Order: sequence, then C-alpha cells, then structure tokens
Amino acid sequence: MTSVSQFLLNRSSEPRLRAPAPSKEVLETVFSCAARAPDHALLRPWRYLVIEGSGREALGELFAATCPADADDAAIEKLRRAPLRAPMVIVGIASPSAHPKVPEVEQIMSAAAGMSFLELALQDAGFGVMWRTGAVAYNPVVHEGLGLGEGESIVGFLYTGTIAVEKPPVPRPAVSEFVKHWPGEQR
Ligand SMILES: Cc1cc2nc3c(=O)[nH]c(=O)nc-3n(C[C@H](O)[C@H](O)[C@H](O)COP(=O)(O)O)c2cc1C
Repeated sequence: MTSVSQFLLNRSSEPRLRAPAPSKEVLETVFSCAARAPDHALLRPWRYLVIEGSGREALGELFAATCPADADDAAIEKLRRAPLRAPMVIVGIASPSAHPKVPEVEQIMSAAAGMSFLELALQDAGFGVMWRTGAVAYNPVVHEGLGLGEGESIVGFLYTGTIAVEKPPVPRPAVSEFVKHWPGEQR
C-alpha cells in the first residue's frame, strides 16, 4: 500500500483547534496541492480567502448578520463566535465560468475536489482541519460581505490550526455497503 493510502486510512477531521495556524510557507504548499485537483478544460474554477486574527471577528459579524430579526441573543452570539473555533478559517469559493463543454456542476465539483486536496495537504502537514458549511455558507449577506461575484458559491469553510484535543475515531462503513459491480461480478 502506498503512503498516500495509508495516510487516507488514518485521517480524521478535527474540530478542536488552537493556535498556531499554518505558516505562510505551509499555505504556499497546501494551496499548490489544491491546484492539483482534477479540472476539466483547466478552467481553474476556484479561489480561496484566508481569514485569521481579527479577520475571524469580522467573519463572525457577517455570520451574526444572517440571523433573522427575532433571533435570540444566544443564537446570534453562537454565530458571532463560530469563526473563533480555530486560529485560521479558509473559505473555498467555486468560481465557475460559461464553457461549451464543462457544465457548472463539473466546475463546482472541481472546486470541491480542490478543497478536499487542501484539507488533506493541511492534515499531511500536521494540522487539524474541519470542513464546515451550515446555513451561513448559502446566505447572501455572507456572500456579499466576502465579495463573492455573480455565479460564485461557497464550497465551505476550512477551520484549521493545531489539534487541541483529538477526536474519538469515527466508524467507517464497510466497502461492501457502498460498492457494487455492474452489471455483475466479472471475475
Ligand atoms: C461540504 C461539507 C460540509 C460540511 N459541513 C459541516 C458542518 O457544517 N458541520 C460539521 O460538523 N461537519 C460538517 N462536515 C463534515 C466534517 O467536515 C467531517 O467530514 C465529518 O465530521 C466527518 O469526519 P471525518 O472527516 O473524520 O470523517 C461537512 C463536510 C462537507 C464535505
């Protein structure tokens, strides 16, 4: 088995994170890995925003601004504090463009593949990572505040930093539960 497979078999998302965040050098490497995602017609249909320090507070204000007028204080405060769960939040943005052979859905899938490569590269560099979305990812207030353009969407927020407390193991499904041969076993 290759070391890549071994790494994948052992990886987990980690929600409990603390400083320090990945360095500039680590970011250079992991974003280069993200850019290796499969990409039909090489459209590069993705971009990323790195948010750290007080930028996380500004992101929290955007999240809080998505609350309806009758939301209770606890709910607003929870959203306001959400980005503080890690020292760095990376926003993955799908940025599709019109193409005669590559539908939008393929471009969004490519952006999601890039996000996944980014998550794996950060984990390979020793950092904890948690890919999150929630309603805020689909809210126009957040889109406008983060400067998303027409047709762009948020693939997710990658919360990353140093692992504070390791998560207990997640049960994984047996391969036979989600893989079948079609039209039948050939061997
Ligand atoms: C697009 C996407 C959005 C997600 N959003 C959330 C989220 O908002 N909150 C959450 O707890 N987990 C979310 N997850 C799941 C976690 O990132 C993680 O995959 C899950 O906790 C399982 O952990 P594992 O990666 O160790 O298997 C999301 C995953 C994906 C792919």
